[in-house]
Amino acid sequence: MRTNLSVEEALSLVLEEARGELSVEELPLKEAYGRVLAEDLASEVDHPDQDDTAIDGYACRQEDTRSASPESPVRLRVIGEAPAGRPFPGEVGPGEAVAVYTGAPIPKGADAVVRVEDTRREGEYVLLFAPASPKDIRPKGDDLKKGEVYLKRGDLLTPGRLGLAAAMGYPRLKVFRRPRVGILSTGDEVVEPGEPLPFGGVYNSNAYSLWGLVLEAGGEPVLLGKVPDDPEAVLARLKEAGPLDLLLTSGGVSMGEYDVVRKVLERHGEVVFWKVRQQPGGPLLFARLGGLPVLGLPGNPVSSMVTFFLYGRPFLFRLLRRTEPPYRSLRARALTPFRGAVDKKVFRRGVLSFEGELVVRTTGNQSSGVLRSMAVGNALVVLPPGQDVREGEEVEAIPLTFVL
Ligand SMILES: Nc1nc2c(c(=O)[nH]1)N[C@H]1C(S)=C(S)[C@@H](COP(=O)(O)OP(=O)(O)OC[C@H]3O[C@@H](n4cnc5c(N)ncnc54)[C@H](O)[C@@H]3O)O[C@H]1N2
Ligand code: MOO
Ligand SMILES: [Mg+2]
Repeated sequence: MRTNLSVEEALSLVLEEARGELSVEELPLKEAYGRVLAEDLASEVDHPDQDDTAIDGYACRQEDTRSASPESPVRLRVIGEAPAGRPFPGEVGPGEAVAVYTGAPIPKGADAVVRVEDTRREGEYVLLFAPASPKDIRPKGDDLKKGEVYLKRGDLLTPGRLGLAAAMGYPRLKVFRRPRVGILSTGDEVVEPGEPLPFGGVYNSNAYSLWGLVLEAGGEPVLLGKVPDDPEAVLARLKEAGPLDLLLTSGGVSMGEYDVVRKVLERHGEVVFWKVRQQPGGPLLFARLGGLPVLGLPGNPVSSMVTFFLYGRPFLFRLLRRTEPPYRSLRARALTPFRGAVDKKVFRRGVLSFEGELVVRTTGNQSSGVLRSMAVGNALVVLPPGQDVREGEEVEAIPLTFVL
């Protein structure tokens, strides 16, 4: 077992275990929203499939209209119309125009369009007060070219990408199965919300903050309930759990006599590492139990969230072959001081906003037991070992909310 690792060493050991191949399922577009593509998608069509107009107006021959102005309009004969989806069957000759509507194919013979606002219709004629121009013609394939790959395996299906898949002609998409992530809460004192809280009890918040984090990371959370600080109970519950791709436990990984998760995993599994030089989350444990990777998250509510975000989320991204990184670092100006630690990488909670530049302020009390900091905060402020940040200095901030 390795111990006292740096954050980077710990992360690379966790990622090494994300070797599994997730099976693939095919879903209708609506159900594929928020899932991860399992195949590259090449467009089945050109879009537009021919040159079309980007404006409502009149298609005509540019050379007929060059002299058009409000003072001396040009008069053209309107020989027909082309609404979107209904091409004009004929050809536009000299002195002629076709009324076209946004999205309609440019009629044969025409090479320019004038917007309807710059015209006046007079029976079968139209007066142009401005020259027609080719700039409002969208060339064939302007958006999509048939055969070109626009979405890649590992792309998260965001609203724009779901629409793009539809635009490319796909009614169903192959996506990766969501990895199943077990969440086991441990602790004699832990009580489910809704039950009366005994003296010294604490409501099980970890299960629910992890539930949300797992969903956001593309996993399928599986609540395994809570067990007392008893090795037999922990083992029994794990045996009952169905197939999982990752197990999260919360609590019981520190130095205490009742910190049983560590003991169970040492005895029945294989501990890869225990303790990382970071705060919060220092007692993080990573193990294998049978073939199952287990992240033993420290019980403090902030610690369990931060360690899932820093290690569990990247693990799931790797399994899902995600094309985007699990999180991104930004630089922001600190508007409050942030305190680091001599020998640890510290992750403070901050509120990141844009006030002419990116700025970040502390959420206040930074104790690992203060879950409010994760509810108010939208970023982790990263302080390398030995670094404090004074007001006005630049600092690394990782948004906790989703950034593509
Ligand atoms: N002597 C030392 N004591 C502690 C150390 C240390 O290095 N030496 N590390 C501290 C740090 S840092 C952390 S973090 C915690 C980690 O504790 P455990 O993982 O062993 O967790 P527990 O002892 O079971 O609980 C800690 C704390 O979290 C509350 N908790 C637990 N589960 C939940 C839950 N599901 N929902 C809400 N809150 C939960 C629990 O009541 C405790 O208050 O250890 C320090 N100690
Ligand atoms: O690391 Mo503990 O996670 O500070 O509270
Ligand atoms: Mg403990």
